[in-house]
Amino acid sequence: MPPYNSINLHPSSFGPSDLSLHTYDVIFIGSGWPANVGAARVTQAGMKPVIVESELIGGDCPYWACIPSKALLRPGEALQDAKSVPGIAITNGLDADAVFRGRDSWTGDWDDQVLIPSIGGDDADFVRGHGKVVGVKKVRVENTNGESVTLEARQAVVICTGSEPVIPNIPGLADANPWIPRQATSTSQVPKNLVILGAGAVGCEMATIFANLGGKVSLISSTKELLPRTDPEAGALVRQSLVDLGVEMYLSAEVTGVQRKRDGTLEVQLKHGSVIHATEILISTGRRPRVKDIGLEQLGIAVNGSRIPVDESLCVGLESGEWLYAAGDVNGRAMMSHTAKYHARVVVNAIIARKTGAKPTITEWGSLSATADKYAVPQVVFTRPTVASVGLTRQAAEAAGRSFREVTAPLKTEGAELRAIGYKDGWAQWIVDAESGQLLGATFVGDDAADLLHASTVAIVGGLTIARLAHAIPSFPTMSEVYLNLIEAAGF
Ligand SMILES: Cc1cc2nc3c(=O)[nH]c(=O)nc-3n(C[C@H](O)[C@H](O)[C@H](O)COP(=O)(O)OP(=O)(O)OC[C@H]3O[C@@H](n4cnc5c(N)ncnc54)[C@H](O)[C@@H]3O)c2cc1C
Ligand SMILES: NC(=O)c1ccc[n+]([C@@H]2O[C@H](COP(=O)([O-])OP(=O)(O)OC[C@H]3O[C@@H](n4cnc5c(N)ncnc54)[C@H](O)[C@@H]3O)[C@@H](O)[C@H]2O)c1
Repeated sequence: MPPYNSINLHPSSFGPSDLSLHTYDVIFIGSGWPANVGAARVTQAGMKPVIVESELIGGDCPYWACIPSKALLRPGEALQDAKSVPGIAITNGLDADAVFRGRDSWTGDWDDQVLIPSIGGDDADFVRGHGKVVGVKKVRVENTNGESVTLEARQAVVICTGSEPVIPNIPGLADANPWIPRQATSTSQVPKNLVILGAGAVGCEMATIFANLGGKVSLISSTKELLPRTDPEAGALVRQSLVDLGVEMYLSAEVTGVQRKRDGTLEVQLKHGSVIHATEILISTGRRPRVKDIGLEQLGIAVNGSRIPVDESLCVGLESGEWLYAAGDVNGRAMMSHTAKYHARVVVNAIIARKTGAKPTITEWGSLSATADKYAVPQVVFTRPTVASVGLTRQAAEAAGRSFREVTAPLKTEGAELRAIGYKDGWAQWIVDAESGQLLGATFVGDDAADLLHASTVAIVGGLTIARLAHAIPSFPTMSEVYLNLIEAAGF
């Protein structure tokens, strides 16, 4: 695939003048998961949706985020799996060109015509252009040719404009033409020397990808440990495995300057005088909701630190009524694809409940409330070992002043060891409410740990105590016996 700059982000189909309708039941601004799932549910409820998109239809996930990054991670994981069982002869390592071609097929070569038939259900209309709320239930759409249309919603407008990377203000960085995740997920070249700034989910997954593909990677973090949203035990296990892959670590580090030299190479200066020489620098220092120029100021909506203020049904309270919603990354509650899908369900339930003009009661864990955002957001970071977590970590429980008990156990079970000779042990953790014994959080760090998570998510959402979980018998010999390890470590 050609480099990022040659991808056509503004195809000519679905122009404003191609629309035959100008009034819809629900208008979605942004075509990622909230619109994709939401429009299909709107159609199922007998209403007509339209999806407005300024770039490729489908949002970031299929072209620049989850899908290409996981497609690039999977071959390295499969290779390690194959190496860890007897009877499979491995003659070669990864073929980078073939790995990139495999990724290209997942993104449809960044041609959204491939994905459009699977987006928004059977009856959604699409229009390309920048969408902006210009009045009560009114959205103006203008494309890059200056063509425009004003749409009206009978029921609701859903803002789902996603998020954008945060670029730190470091001297020389902007002029050095840094990569953001878009360049990293769409490249077909392995940089000889890649510096990654920021060691959250993006930084650690990208370090894994490019080190697996044979690049020299330096990972710089301002924090003491990788993956600071989890407890340090998780980050330490990922750090050790990245070091084993040859990644150079710079922790508690500060970049003071970046310079792109005449020969195209980079110099990255650190606070205490050392300089890293690189061919590219990837910025993975977090994301913020994309709220600029979408009409919020005109509606008098005070955006708090770039978060749109929403209630538990994800509705923005306005004097003109309850017709404006914010779903997915843009509301800043939990920036992941699966939460964006969850938001879509809640929002459309709320739109249907308010359709008759009724004022529905919103109750915790009811169908009109995104309650899981508060208690049970799952996340899997697809490094090796995988880090799968849900609910509270120890650090988060301490910060929230909770009275809790921490239970930890090895991840090793016969099931795990049967999957891989010499299965490298990981770490499992439960955070349990000290009084009620209810599960508040869980973290699993280990190879193939991703699918262990959902049982803990269900337990947290269901308010299960670990005394009751002691009766949930995991099958032998599966990796789920890590639950037995935890139950026994908890004294049951
Ligand atoms: C490298 C990377 C890997 C990731 N991996 C995972 C993962 O494995 N699992 C996971 O759950 N999450 C992952 N995420 C996070 C995930 O990508 C986001 O949470 C998800 O894409 C959010 O969906 P969204 O629809 O809210 O926003 P987006 O996907 O950003 O979609 C918003 C859309 O709105 C459009 N838009 C913006 N403004 C306007 C406007 N004014 N008018 C019209 N259109 C507009 C944008 O062009 C975009 O297409 C990853 C993120 C990154 C960066
Ligand atoms: N597998 C997944 O679910 C997955 C994968 C990738 C991204 N995502 C989501 O995408 C979003 C963005 O991910 P991300 O990793 O960019 O953000 P993040 O906020 O998770 O991590 C950014 C890291 O950069 C560090 N940092 C900030 N400024 C820095 C600086 N100047 N120098 C060095 N380090 C600095 C922060 O301390 C933090 O650890 C997150 O919401 C994440 O959950 C999810």
